[in-house]
Amino acid sequence: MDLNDGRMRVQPPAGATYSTHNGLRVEKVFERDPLEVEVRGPRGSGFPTCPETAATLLKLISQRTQAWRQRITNTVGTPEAVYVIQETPSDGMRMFANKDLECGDLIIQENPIVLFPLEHVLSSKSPQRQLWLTLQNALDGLDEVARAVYMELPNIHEGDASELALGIFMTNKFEVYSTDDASDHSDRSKVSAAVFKDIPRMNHSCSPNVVRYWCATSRSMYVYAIRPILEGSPIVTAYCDPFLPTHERRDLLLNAYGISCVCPACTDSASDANRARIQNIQDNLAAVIQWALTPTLPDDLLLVPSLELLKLIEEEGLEGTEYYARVLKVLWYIYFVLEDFGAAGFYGRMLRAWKTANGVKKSDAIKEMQSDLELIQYTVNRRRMLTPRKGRE
Ligand SMILES: C[S@@+](CC[C@H](N)C(=O)[O-])C[C@H]1O[C@@H](n2cnc3c(N)ncnc32)[C@H](O)[C@@H]1O
Repeated sequence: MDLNDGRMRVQPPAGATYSTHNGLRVEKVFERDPLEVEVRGPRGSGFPTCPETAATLLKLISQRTQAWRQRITNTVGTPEAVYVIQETPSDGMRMFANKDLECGDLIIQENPIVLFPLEHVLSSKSPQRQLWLTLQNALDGLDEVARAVYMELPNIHEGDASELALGIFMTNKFEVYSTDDASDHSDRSKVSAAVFKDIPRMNHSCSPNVVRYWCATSRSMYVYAIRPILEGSPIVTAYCDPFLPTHERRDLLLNAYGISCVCPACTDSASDANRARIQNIQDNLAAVIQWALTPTLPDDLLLVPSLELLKLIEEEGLEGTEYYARVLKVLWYIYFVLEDFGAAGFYGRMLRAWKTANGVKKSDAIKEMQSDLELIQYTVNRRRMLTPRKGRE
């Protein structure tokens, strides 16, 4: 442990016993891993030089009481914090926005408490047993605090106490890739399982307001807002592919998570058809270029259907999908060609925010958009040459 100006880094020593010390309060949480907090003690407590203070804090953590959890919740919910985790009357713990968020805002970057490749599990003759063994092994390597955090995550699977850790795993795990090389991402043997501390507190929605991006190099999950989220609104992610038909999503969510989803997409009978239409949106700028280079075609020929598609995606709450980026790009392009630079800038900024949220590096996003702009500029110039000047004849 290291003590410094009211902040301390806590690494619990194995098997330590702690004395109590009254009147301590956790003021702020600065870092989660390792836990770094600001503690205030009463006058005469010897803080910050008294190691007992840290010991007491560790005791508070290890007690894992509801009060401690609430304390963490409250401290994370300082005015600067992006999210809070709160107990709800009907849905357990949930993550909420602690301030208004815009598309592209980072909500959380978190390293997993547990991370292991699934390769041996998937290739094993008895995958369930192999999973249990691998998980036990991973949990054995955790320190007391991390283990306590893991065991506090919810479990919706039935079973005896020996199956609790496995139930928690099944309820909260995310599948991630063990490599950042996208060409490997169709290879199931490159899939790992990760369990996080705060990220699982996001409930499910088939119209998620965030996108998750896993970086294998830094072993961290990033969660970004993908549309505006008002302060106090739930932060929700998709536990399954939102393009699966409603009945398949319903079965999957019920079996794997015990969720009877009542989100608007699951209750709207038109949603499946809408989603199938969205999935048909192609990444094809050829039609836009052809339109741009045929100035006799109406200005709004592609604009109107593109705006309709954008609205449809927003109504379905699927801004996180690649189809949204495709439509944003087309609109950016069309407005440039029509020389409406205000609207072009608006959709260009949205596209840039979408790229940020989906893990595209800032320098790569700029490069990609610059090369698009060159093509747009070329098209605009050609169109000008093809457009008869007014009053020429
Ligand atoms: C990963 S946890 C999510 C956080 C959880 N609410 C908690 O208390 O920590 C998954 C569990 O949360 C609940 N849950 C998540 N999304 C839900 C939803 N859309 N409707 C109802 N329950 C949901 C289900 O019990 C599910 O098994």
